[in-house]
Amino acid sequence: MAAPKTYLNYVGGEWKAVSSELVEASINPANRHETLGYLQLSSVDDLNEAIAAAKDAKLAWRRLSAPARGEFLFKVANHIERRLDEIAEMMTREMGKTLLEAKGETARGVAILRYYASEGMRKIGDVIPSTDSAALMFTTRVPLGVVGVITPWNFPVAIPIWKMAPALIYGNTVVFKPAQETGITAALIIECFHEAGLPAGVVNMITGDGGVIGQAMADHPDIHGVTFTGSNTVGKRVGQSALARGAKYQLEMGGKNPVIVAQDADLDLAVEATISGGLRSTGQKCTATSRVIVHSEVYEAFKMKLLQKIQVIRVGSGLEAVTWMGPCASEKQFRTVLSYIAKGVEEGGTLLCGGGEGRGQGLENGFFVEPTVFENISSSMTIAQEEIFGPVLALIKVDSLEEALQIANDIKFGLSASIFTRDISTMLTFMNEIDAGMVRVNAESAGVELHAPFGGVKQSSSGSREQGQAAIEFYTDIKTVFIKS
Ligand SMILES: NC(=O)C1=CN([C@@H]2O[C@H](COP(=O)(O)OP(=O)(O)OC[C@H]3O[C@@H](n4cnc5c(N)ncnc54)[C@H](OP(=O)(O)O)[C@@H]3O)[C@@H](O)[C@H]2O)C=CC1
Ligand SMILES: O=C(O)CCC(=O)C(=O)O
Repeated sequence: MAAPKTYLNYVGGEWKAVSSELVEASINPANRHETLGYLQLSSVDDLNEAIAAAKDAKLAWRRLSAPARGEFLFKVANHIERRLDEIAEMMTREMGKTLLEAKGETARGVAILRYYASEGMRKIGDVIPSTDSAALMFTTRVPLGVVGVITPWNFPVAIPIWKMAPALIYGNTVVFKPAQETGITAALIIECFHEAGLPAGVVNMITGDGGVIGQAMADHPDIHGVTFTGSNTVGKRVGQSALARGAKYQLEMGGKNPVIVAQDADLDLAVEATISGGLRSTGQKCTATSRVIVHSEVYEAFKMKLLQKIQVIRVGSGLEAVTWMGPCASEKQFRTVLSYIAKGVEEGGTLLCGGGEGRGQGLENGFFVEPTVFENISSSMTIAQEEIFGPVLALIKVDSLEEALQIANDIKFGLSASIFTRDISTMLTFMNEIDAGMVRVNAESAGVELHAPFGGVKQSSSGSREQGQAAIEFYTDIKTVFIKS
């Protein structure tokens, strides 16, 4: 086998080594002894070079017509599609999700690129009747300039693309700082941008420590907008730094998403959706189900069905076809999840299944956690309040819809929420009263459609929306034009 290579930064259309020569190994979370490659630990000087390249490229890029920019995005999509298996396999090796999920995510990246490529042909303004009959008044949209893109490791293809594609189609240039955890997958995506022949400097990528590179990006005067997905703590810091210098920012952060199982729910459907929403990707989605609020009349029946199905989940390397759930993405994440489980027990929760490291043949060298279900959880407990980002479900028993909604809303987050019921009035009450940006009825809490607005309320988001046509709001400024002959 070839020795693991060092993945370089991409600056001004070229692959660049950092002067410090500092690198960090990227390892396989299913087998900590497998090194996949090395990522550079860039300095602020390296970042400044990338920002300068993006700044130099921005005038020519914004002067291109939007359909012409779209042609580049179509080409990038074709290159990713051609390399889909390779990219998906690296994603699975680098962060652990199953190959099936990784392929699905990479295909979603292709679809997002094609969607925004086509957005380049859609209208970007309105004609507004002026009070002056001899004038023409209308709105148009202009790019922000250079956009800083800071992304997490849980969707290493879809999230960077759903930020970069709208940034580019609306005429911005990009400096991209991927999560160090999934820097190789990010580099493969950037190779596809390179292969598509984007003009030099339009897209740039810098790897390195988030506290250094991400923070410097948020502080840099030539970054006109910062888009971030990740933890609440870091997101708030990024937002404050951008706000302090008058730059635009967009934050997508945590979730603590509830599913409510009403007494008239289709229990089999609710169980399937709870498992898929809570445990797919090892629970590492901001939209993952983590609180399962069940009506007392169906609580025992739901619990038995849930436990039966969870018992047969196969945990293992995401590369193996029989695996349903892979490892946590990193040792840090693995330790965080185990410490939340310990906290749940310490605070009086009852473990119904799981609760420990995944054991068995082939699991000894990876960051595996058993699928875990707690009961006797009250809303004030830590595991009912904080984002765990792991395969852990907390069952909470309630006696009414009112109580379910009160518990579901008793949280600082508000990203996604779902309910299982057959009753239209229960659906409507839920839709109106739940604190969530993504409201789902008889469907799991995770799952996002690329052409619909995505985002949360409360501390899950900075209030803006990503994806679909909503993305134009962040990546452009409106100009109101008044023309008189
Ligand atoms: N909403 C979501 O989708 C996600 C939520 N999370 C939550 O966050 C927890 C911790 O995960 P973690 O990976 O540490 O998330 P972070 O918020 O630390 O990382 C997200 C991104 O921000 C970068 N970053 C880190 N520190 C800074 C900083 N000071 N300024 C600017 N950018 C920075 C990271 O870089 P680097 O990789 O170099 O650290 C990464 O690119 C998880 O357990 C989960 O609860 C995590 C990922 C996604
Ligand atoms: O549910 C999804 O597919 C997207 C989730 C997401 O955006 C995230 O976890 O960051």
